[in-house]
Amino acid sequence: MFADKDISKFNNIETPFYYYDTDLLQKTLHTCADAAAPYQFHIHYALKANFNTVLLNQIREIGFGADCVSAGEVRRAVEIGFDHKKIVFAGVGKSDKEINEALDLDIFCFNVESIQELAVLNELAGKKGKTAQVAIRINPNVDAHTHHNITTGLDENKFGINSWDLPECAETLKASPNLKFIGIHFHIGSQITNLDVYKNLCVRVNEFAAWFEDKGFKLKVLNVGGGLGIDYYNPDHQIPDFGSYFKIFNEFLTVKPGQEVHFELGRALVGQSASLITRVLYVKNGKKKNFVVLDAGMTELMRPALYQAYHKIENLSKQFPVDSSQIVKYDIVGPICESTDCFGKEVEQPESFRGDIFAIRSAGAYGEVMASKYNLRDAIRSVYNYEI
Ligand SMILES: Cc1ncc(COP(=O)(O)O)c(C=O)c1O
Ligand SMILES: N[C@@H](CCCC[NH3+])C(=O)O
Repeated sequence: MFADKDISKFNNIETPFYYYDTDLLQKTLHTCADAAAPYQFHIHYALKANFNTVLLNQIREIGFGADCVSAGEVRRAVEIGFDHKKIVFAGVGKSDKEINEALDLDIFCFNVESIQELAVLNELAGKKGKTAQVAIRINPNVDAHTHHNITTGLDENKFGINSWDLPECAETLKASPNLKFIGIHFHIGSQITNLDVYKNLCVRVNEFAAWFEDKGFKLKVLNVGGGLGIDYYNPDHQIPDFGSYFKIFNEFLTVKPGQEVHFELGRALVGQSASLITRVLYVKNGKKKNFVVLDAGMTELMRPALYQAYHKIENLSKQFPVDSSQIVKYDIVGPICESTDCFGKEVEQPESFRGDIFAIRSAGAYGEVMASKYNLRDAIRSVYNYEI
């Protein structure tokens, strides 16, 4: 993304801002689409990772569908022009208002997360004289081996319907005339880098599919969710290994004729395509610690404060290689009134000065969309590679 370390293009732009590399996004999308094509896998992009309209337009153009988790996301997907027959709506707490809106927009499928939600959806669809297509989100109790806070497929997590509730779920489906049951849905967590985890998921999906088929249900869709991770330590490697990822599902998932396999990728598609560009406001050299104070903080990129997530930090104003005598360890912090407003502790950087431009890399997913107004901060802006 910054191979030439040419920052002259950033010099006259007010910081902080998200810098989006849409060329890299294009490359990533094409790599993913090409890797999925031989298996005829369907990709629904998870808007929660980033609902920036410039990105969404590119994602729609490549032919992916949309995985949404609120009526706002469904509305955004429709506005962008995603085919409504490629829009799915998941979420553990869909309100009646949201369900009604999605019914009106004739989306492809509701990924239902509780038996009570099935009953509500059946009732609301009935009032409109509609039939809602549903997939049941099952909690498969598969460990995603990722950060505890972003694991979603264990018994202790709130997501999906637990296996012991499936008999009641099946009865409810049979007794719901306004629902058409089309498949099963899973999502075990995010930032998954150990691909073996997906083999375990496939085994569970096969078991659950067989269970439903034994009960006389036909499954058209096997939706295995998303979660494929990116390499935060080497953002220059940029494009995730979609080939190995899809190969696992091709090998380990039992797919019957006529069945579709759906994926809901978010981070893997957009994560490497943006950096948070920020300037050094102050450098504080203390006895115990040196601090670089940036003009971006947890209000612009929350992941380090929320999950102690690692993002590579680069001082773009310095030419590399830097003499080792000029390397200093800094705590790299933001301006927010919170001690957790820290992008990295004891980070080795070339000696840095007020005005230096820093890039916080791999910020395309769960970055801009998780920004907040805390401390009444100005809204973060976006800048695109083709503009500068
Ligand atoms: C149901 C569902 N699908 C898809 C995703 C996208 O996940 P990721 O960005 O890790 O691919 C998420 C978020 O974790 C999710 O909750
Ligand atoms: N927001 C998280 C991931 C959660 C994904 C949504 N279920 C992150 O920044 O990594």
